[in-house]
Amino acid sequence: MASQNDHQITKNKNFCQSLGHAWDGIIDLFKEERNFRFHTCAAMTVVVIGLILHVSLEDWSWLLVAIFAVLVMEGVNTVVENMVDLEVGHHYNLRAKHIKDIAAGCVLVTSFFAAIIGCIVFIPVLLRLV
Ligand SMILES: Nc1ncnc2c1ncn2[C@@H]1O[C@H](COP(=O)(O)OP(=O)(O)OP(=O)(O)O)[C@@H](O)[C@H]1O
Repeated sequence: MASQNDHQITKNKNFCQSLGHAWDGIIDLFKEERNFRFHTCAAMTVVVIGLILHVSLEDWSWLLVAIFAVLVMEGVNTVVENMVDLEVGHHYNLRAKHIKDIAAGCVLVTSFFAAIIGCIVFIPVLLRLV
């Protein structure tokens, strides 16, 4: 596991070190980003519902694509926010606003995609049950 206090600025020495830093990144995302925690909870709920409703293998593929697309997009949004903050700090900047709003809009578009996939997968299964 990579330490957050080792002040490393050189390239990683091996795959395990790379993996450790990547894991630290996921932990940071989870600790610091409320939206990432929300999307993780939503993803786990979808997985539980999928297991209960015995959705098909093809449907699982679509659900997993939707889940990981949202989580990855949320991570990219966080990277963009951090890079903008690193550059402009706490000053109001119109370009910073555009960049952050567009990144947030991309998360929203991906979430719509995930919601549509959820409807396509779950509505027919639920209709068969009633
Ligand atoms: N430096 C800045 N200059 C101008 N507008 C800014 C700046 N920083 C943030 N904003 C505005 O405030 C909004 C929220 O800021 P930010 O994305 O940092 O917060 P957040 O709560 O982490 O957002 P999200 O809910 O998307 O994770 C941005 O979408 C943007 O409109």
